[in-house]
Amino acid sequence: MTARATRLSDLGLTARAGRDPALSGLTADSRAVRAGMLFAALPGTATHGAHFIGTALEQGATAILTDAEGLRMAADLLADTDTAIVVAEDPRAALACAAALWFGSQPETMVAVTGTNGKTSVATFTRQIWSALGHAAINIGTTGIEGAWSAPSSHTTPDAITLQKLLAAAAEGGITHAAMEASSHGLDQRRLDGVRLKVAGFTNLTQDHLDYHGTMAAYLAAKARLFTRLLPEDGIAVVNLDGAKGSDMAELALARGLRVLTVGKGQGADLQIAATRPDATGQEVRYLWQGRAFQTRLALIGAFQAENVAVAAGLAIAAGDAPEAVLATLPRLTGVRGRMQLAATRRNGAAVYVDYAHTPDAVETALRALRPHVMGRIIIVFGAGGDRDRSKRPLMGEAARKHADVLYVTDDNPRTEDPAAIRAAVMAACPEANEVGDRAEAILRAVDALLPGDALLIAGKGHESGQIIGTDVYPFDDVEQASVAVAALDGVI
Ligand SMILES: CC(=O)N[C@H]1[C@@H](OP(=O)(O)OP(=O)(O)OC[C@H]2O[C@@H](n3ccc(=O)[nH]c3=O)[C@H](O)[C@@H]2O)O[C@H](CO)[C@@H](O)[C@@H]1O[C@H](C)C(=O)N[C@@H](C)C(=O)N[C@H](CCC(=O)O)C(=O)O
Ligand SMILES: Nc1ncnc2c1ncn2[C@@H]1O[C@H](COP(=O)(O)OP(=O)(O)OP(=O)(O)O)[C@@H](O)[C@H]1O
Ligand SMILES: N[C@H](CCC[C@H](N)C(=O)O)C(=O)O
Repeated sequence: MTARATRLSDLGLTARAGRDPALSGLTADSRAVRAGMLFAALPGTATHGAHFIGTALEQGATAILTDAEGLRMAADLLADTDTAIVVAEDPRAALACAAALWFGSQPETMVAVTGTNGKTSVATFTRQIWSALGHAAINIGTTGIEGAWSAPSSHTTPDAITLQKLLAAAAEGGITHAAMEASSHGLDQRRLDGVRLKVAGFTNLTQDHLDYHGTMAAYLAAKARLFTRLLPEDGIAVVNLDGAKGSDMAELALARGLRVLTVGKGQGADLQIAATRPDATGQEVRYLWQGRAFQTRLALIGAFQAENVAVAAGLAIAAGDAPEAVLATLPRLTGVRGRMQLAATRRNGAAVYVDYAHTPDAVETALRALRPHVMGRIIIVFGAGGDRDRSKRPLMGEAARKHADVLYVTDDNPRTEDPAAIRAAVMAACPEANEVGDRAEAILRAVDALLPGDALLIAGKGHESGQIIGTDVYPFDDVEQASVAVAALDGVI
């Protein structure tokens, strides 16, 4: 990648004592420092990057970006050095903006979506709409980079340097449109600062990630930061009024001087979901765009997907495509990997779905969404991830108890926690559930229990291709396990 800006001052950074060295690169990881680089010593959740300033200097860093705390921590090392020192109140924001200048280009039309649930679906649908309209488009998020380009991503919202490098490569490769997911961690850690967004979308806000944010108010504040990424004169917020906290977000966006495009079932919405009729393979939906009706078929299971499609259509319209053209693409939308994905069907007709529901609201939403498509019982296989919000576990158990008929509690990604303790926390709210720690065995037993007319929802891991136990990742794929179980029991694939 050719850097366009090479001096510190070209990146909007001002060092002490007027130093302005030419730079060979940027990094926030001391282990990646090479001669001539800027090392951003950032405050983190586990440690402060300032602990590694000594290593960075030894490896030839010519500039250090940090905060007042970092400067204090490394005062001795920095007292007597030629290294340029930049002290910023918010060094993560400064790094993100510097990275944008360093890499220099981004797709012309960029939108981002935030919310507890639905981000991947919305970003994927937005990209599919754009592709159907002939734009060179990608989506960036939990399922990686998809569309005209594809690559894996370790995070839902990549760190600022990775993100800006990726956006520049995309723009240079001819990508004109990008829809990205903005996670609350990403927003809190300023990973998107420096991204030039035209439109921002909001799906809903319910409980998750309290291990990181502490309170729902702090979680909401992190999500709301997305709207500060838009310019009041021409930025547009697309808000699902039916999503939890939707009207609060719409008010907040209006108060920031943004234009707001609303979607929802209510009559006041710009893009209204006027009626839906679910069937075995999808749903008929009547959308109204500013009062004008568009009848469409979605090959997607779940009422929530009609909402996500509305947000995606709203993003595409707000980003500049004609509403009629956007709405005409909707029958071409295909499902999102691991989101209410039909994974297998038993010989007796019972269907097995894989879904990424890993919050209390998503478990409830997914089960309720399935109900109109199922004549018999709904069986669920689920668990909760380790090293994540502990308080959501009984709430997930409660949602499953209320909305499913037969429950199997199993392991998700236990990570470094005791899997049995995680299962116990879930089962505190659904003691009658079957407990089967081994996920493959739980899936096999649940598939075996399916009678004609029943459906099985395997929740929590969606598209994931591994199970994290301790710090190791073992190959595991719910869709594959569903097929294996059906094949083992019915003798077919
Ligand atoms: C809690 C969290 O989000 N942590 C992220 C954060 O790490 P951190 O800054 O807190 O790291 P730290 O260990 O305290 O280190 C502080 C600083 O010292 C530096 N360091 C550290 C060690 C060393 O030897 N040298 C060195 O320079 C680090 O690079 C860092 O800059 O910044 C890192 C670099 O960008 C991320 O990789 C890391 O993601 C961790 C691995 C993670 O699991 N994050 C998840 C929770 C996350 O971000 N998830 C969201 C999706 C959530 C959702 O909505 O579902 C996502 O966007 O993916
Ligand atoms: N609009 C919605 N309202 C409630 N639940 C939803 C909605 N959209 C999706 N879900 C549920 O959330 C799960 C995850 O969906 P999706 O991946 O689109 O969300 P996400 O916000 O990207 O999640 P993550 O960032 O954790 O990957 C789905 O499998 C479904 O169970
Ligand atoms: N981005 C989410 C994904 C959770 C998926 C679930 N399978 C789990 O491991 O908890 C997180 O990191 O919290």
